[in-house]
Amino acid sequence: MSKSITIIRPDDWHLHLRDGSLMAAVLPHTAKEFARAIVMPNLKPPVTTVDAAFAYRQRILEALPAGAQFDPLMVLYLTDHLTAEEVAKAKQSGFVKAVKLYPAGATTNSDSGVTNFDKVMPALEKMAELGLPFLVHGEVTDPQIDVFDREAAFIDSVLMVLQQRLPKLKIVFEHITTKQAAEYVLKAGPNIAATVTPQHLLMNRNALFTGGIRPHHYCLPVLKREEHRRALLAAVTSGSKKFFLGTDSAPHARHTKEAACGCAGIYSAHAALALYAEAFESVGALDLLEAFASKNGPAFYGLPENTDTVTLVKESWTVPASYPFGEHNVVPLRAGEEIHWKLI
Ligand SMILES: NC(=O)N[C@@H](CC(=O)O)C(=O)O
Ligand SMILES: [Zn+2]
Ligand SMILES: [Zn+2]
Repeated sequence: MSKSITIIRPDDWHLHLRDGSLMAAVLPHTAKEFARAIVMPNLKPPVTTVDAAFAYRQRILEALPAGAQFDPLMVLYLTDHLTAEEVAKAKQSGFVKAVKLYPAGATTNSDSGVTNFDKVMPALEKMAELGLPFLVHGEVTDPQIDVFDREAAFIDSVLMVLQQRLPKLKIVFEHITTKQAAEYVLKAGPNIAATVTPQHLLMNRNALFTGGIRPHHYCLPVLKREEHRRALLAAVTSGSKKFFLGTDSAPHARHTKEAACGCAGIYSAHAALALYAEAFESVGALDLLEAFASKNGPAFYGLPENTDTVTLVKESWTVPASYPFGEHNVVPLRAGEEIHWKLI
């Protein structure tokens, strides 16, 4: 009999589902593995109001495969115009679970992001008061700052300032990629947590250039040096409850990545849990996967853990070269390669 591991059904605390036929193409992958997901609001135009989040949530529910049990947790995209009243309405709604910061211009569809924190203080104060988490894409946008240093710079220039101004605000430092971020989160109070993607646990920046330029390994924040990958693995297997699963699965049509100016984002929803299992197994810490995938996230968001389980078996399978993606296709992480864990 092959080796297997059974854990409480996990949730994905950072996911891009896109919309329309693109969403319909990728949603089944996530709904098969996860009970819930924090659905990122960086659509075009972004999801900035509770009403827009409600409508987007309905579209997701309608696109679910028959019989799927999946609860999309919605997020408002923070713009300079978000009011304290809209924050209160979000909390009241029950289905909006967070507000997301995209520093203007930092990543895919972030043009409407925040330009000045003074403008959004009333909204942030209301979030701190109501316990509505603030999710941050933690990179500075100053083009003078080296792209590999933008996350570390964000800690000093934004995160520390935010924490000083709003010590009670719950913050999730999304998709952390550096030892500086891991250390910051470990040392901070209980209201600061972080998500970690499979790619940042499995690859370092060499993967961007293996034998030539690899657009399907390009995401933001960009992959870092090996020492950072190791620090992230150490953090997620440290026993700390501050780190939880967030794939940042971010599908882009193949032709928009294999281009002169390719989009940032890695698609991992087809094999998310198997990829995390591989990372945890690589350091002999499979027993810690359940807390990271299924317990720490709900605890931080104040939600119950899921009541059913999933099982992964040690069984190799070959990832398809691509998956359909609306009228296009998307190249998944490990396309054409073997993965050694499989969700049954
Ligand atoms: N991670 C990425 O590289 N891309 C994400 C946006 C994001 O999470 O920053 C996307 O929406 O494509
Ligand atoms: Zn991001
Ligand atoms: Zn993302």
